[in-house]
Amino acid sequence: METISYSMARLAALVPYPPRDANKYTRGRLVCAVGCDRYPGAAVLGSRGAEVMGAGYTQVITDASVADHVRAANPSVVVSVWPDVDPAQLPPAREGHPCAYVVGSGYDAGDSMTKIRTRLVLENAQAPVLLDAGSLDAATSQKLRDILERRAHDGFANVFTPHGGEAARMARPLGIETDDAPELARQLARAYCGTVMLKGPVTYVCDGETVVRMDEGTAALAKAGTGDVLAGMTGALLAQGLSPLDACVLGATLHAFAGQEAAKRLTDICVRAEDVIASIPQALMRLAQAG
Ligand SMILES: NC(=O)C1=CN([C@@H]2O[C@H](COP(=O)(O)OP(=O)(O)OC[C@H]3O[C@@H](n4cnc5c(N)ncnc54)[C@H](O)[C@@H]3O)[C@@H](O)[C@H]2O)[C@@H](O)CC1
Ligand SMILES: Nc1ncnc2c1ncn2[C@@H]1O[C@H](COP(=O)(O)OP(=O)(O)O)[C@@H](O)[C@H]1O
Repeated sequence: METISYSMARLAALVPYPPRDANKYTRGRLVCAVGCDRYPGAAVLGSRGAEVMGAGYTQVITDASVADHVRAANPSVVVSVWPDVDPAQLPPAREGHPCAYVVGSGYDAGDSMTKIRTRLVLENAQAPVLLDAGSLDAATSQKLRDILERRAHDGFANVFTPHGGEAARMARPLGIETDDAPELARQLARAYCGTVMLKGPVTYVCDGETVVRMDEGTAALAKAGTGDVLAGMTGALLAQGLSPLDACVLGATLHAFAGQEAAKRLTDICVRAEDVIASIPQALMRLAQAG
């Protein structure tokens, strides 16, 4: 399977530095439908990763029990609680006011609310939607695959960020059997009508045609919560108007650089997901120098 890689110059040119007249809405709004009683930390990590990655306005929709954790950890994030959210009022992406959604980080695949909330976001968000964690399992149902197909037809991007286990669970019900990671990314992207970022020691991103290989990762990233951070970072880049392929490749590369920069200070042993977020500025500076 033929793959390409983005040059450092190409990646550096994609970084959405804000223009002089930017305001928080023109910079892009990211709505994160994330976190549940069992996994409140995913909501904190994803929303913080999104803010540091440049989203102008980061919103979290979550369970009441999670909301206070997010408010306490990230006071700049705007938090709503599920029963108070009117799906018809979910903000759309508009000319000059870009917007994107992340759904599923910190969702439990076995929880009946996961499918309901994933469907609610996909049906109502007139904007790119990134599906992560529990929402990837939900996406295997025929009903949700129909919605994904309709969204793609209507011009709304679907983005999927599975690790190897989640990719296998997405592949199985569709009879996709390949063990070749870039080919798996390509087949999943086609079957689910979107762009797939297949995460691992090497990460592959495919929009159904082009397969991009990203091998800047470090084993320091192999720790709980780093995927939640990556979903927030990539969602923030989608919210700032990058195409799905570009947002995934830039997000994965900056996440990998941030892991490397954190490991320089802390060693491969000690890096936590929080440290990856704290190292995003160094990752940006490194990319600016390399590009
Ligand atoms: N602090 C938090 O709140 C955290 C919440 N998290 C959330 O926890 C939920 C469950 O996520 P998990 O990834 O643990 O659940 P999964 O149910 O996807 O992982 C469990 C199984 O999948 C397989 N698997 C996991 N990672 C794999 C990999 N990289 N390659 C191949 N196979 C793999 C393994 O067989 C594993 O036993 C998600 O909603 C996630 O967002 C995690 O991100 C950890 C941190
Ligand atoms: N050995 C490794 N080398 C490089 N990157 C890794 C390695 N292991 C995991 N990663 C990266 O760490 C992140 C883990 O994501 P994920 O498994 O979804 O974590 P979580 O669900 O706990 O947040 C992914 O970006 C993945 O590419």
